[in-house]
Amino acid sequence: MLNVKGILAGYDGSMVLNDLTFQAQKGQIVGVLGRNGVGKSTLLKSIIGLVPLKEGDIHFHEQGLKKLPIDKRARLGIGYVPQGREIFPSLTVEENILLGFEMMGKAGKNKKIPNEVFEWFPVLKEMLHRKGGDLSGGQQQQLAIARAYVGQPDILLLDEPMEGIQPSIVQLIQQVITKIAREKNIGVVLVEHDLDLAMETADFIYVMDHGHMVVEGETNKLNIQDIERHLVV
Ligand SMILES: Nc1ncnc2c1ncn2[C@@H]1O[C@H](COP(=O)(O)OP(=O)(O)OP(=O)(O)O)[C@@H](O)[C@H]1O
Repeated sequence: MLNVKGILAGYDGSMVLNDLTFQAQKGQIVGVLGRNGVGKSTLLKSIIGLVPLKEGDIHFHEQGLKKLPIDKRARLGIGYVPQGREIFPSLTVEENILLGFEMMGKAGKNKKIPNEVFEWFPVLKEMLHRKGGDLSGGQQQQLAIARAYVGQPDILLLDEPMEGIQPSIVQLIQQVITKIAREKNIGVVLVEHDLDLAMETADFIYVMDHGHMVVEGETNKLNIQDIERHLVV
């Protein structure tokens, strides 16, 4: 479904991604590991169109994305939850979630928040009319995932969704990610720097180093030492 092939991308002439190839399928959770600053967020930004490609291409549902602007990529079914969550603090929880429909080009259609969102994240129902800025970090992360989910993506790109969050909420987010993949058949790309969390959650793991993928394979078939040597600072 998502096919990233030989991409070169970065900032102001300094390339962060160098001949990087990567794939993700429907219903699959793909973990992307790598030490701080290796370029994991840049990879997600290049998929959604925030960072332009110098070389290579990205195909989604067989369509080349290289020349497509951000909004058109989202409309094709690419959902994105950035590292800082980027919720709107002065809008209510409900208004924040409803923005997910617009972000994926679903404005004007049926904008009812699906029930599963509140089953997965009961706190969002309790706090529906509170301001986004009143929520804790963990609650804001739930809100950001809910907002991306309501736009009905075929793939959801999550940038470190469990970073700095208390253990009980980490567990909840892991469970919801699994439900999104298994029950809704959505592909999930999970950028994560914590090896244990990535191994627990992902079906397939890629490890980035020197701008490209240096280890890849089904989670249960990987050798931990092969991964760890690319994570030590
Ligand atoms: N807007 C930018 N302009 C210039 N350089 C940038 C920009 N954003 C990121 N970089 C640099 O690109 C490199 C890759 O950054 P990126 O955020 O993609 O890494 P990461 O693996 O996601 O890191 P972390 O785990 O710390 O989030 C880093 O050296 C970073 O300093």
